[in-house]
Amino acid sequence: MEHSKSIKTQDNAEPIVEIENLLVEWDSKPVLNKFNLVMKPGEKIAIIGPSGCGKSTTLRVLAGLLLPTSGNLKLFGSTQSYLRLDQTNPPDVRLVFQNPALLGSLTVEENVGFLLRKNQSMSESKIKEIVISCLQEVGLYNVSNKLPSQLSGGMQKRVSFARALVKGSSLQSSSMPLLLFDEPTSGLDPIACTRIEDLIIKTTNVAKGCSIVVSHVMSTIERSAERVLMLYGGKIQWDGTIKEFKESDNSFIKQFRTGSLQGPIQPEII
Ligand SMILES: Nc1ncnc2c1ncn2[C@@H]1O[C@H](COP(=O)(O)OP(=O)(O)OP(=O)(O)O)[C@@H](O)[C@H]1O
Repeated sequence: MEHSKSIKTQDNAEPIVEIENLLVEWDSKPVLNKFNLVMKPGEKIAIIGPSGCGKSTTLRVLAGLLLPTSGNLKLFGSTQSYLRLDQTNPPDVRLVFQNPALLGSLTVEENVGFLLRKNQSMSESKIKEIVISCLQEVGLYNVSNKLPSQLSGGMQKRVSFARALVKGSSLQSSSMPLLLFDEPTSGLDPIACTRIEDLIIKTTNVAKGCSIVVSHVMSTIERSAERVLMLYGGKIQWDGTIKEFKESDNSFIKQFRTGSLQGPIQPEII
């Protein structure tokens, strides 16, 4: 297995993510099995793998939306045993969904400021100021009072990025949040893809975060990640730098890059 070494990665620092022997089952069938991962502060990771291999499941576990069947998960050094909603001092992990998942009855401003209003005793004017600056960071102006349904799909995506820039005070204070992007560019035209990739890079930099992007889109993988993980058969089959990914002769990586039907990745026989 090849191992990534990013220049900006803080090799000796405490890992942001430590996953040991994780098992996640759906209907008694393992989706993740003996899954291990260490992510250092500053890393930008892409998780790739065929449809149904468990990429979104991995993000859901990291986001605290799903508890594993067994195994150990540590985020920012704290063992995770509860769903995020049940945690009094949750870790700073921010998920940008494939679909923006905005609350339809709330305005853009209320959607982006949701965590601030829920968790903090902050003045309304301060909340509005933070929300407007986050919206401006992602190129949205004069949309605060609109409902999500009044925006285009692309604008709704931008709102979900602005939401990832807001930090709730109930989140464990960490100087480096973990941002999770689930198939952010799937189904977009190449130009819209470039815009969203720019946003992934910008959002991660503005939040001073590290990131995990799940994607099948080659430009998104190449632009947003420095380390690539290939997930298949419930575990990480390959782990390397983006440069190694582009050149590797590994059978999983070669098959993924070329889209060949020949190779170790085959349809599941039920
Ligand atoms: N709520 C659920 N109930 C039962 N099975 C589920 C559920 N969610 C996911 N699964 C199963 O877990 C497996 C992994 O799903 P997951 O969504 O993590 O895959 P993925 O790699 O993200 O796929 P894709 O690239 O198609 O989005 C699939 O076989 C899926 O059917």
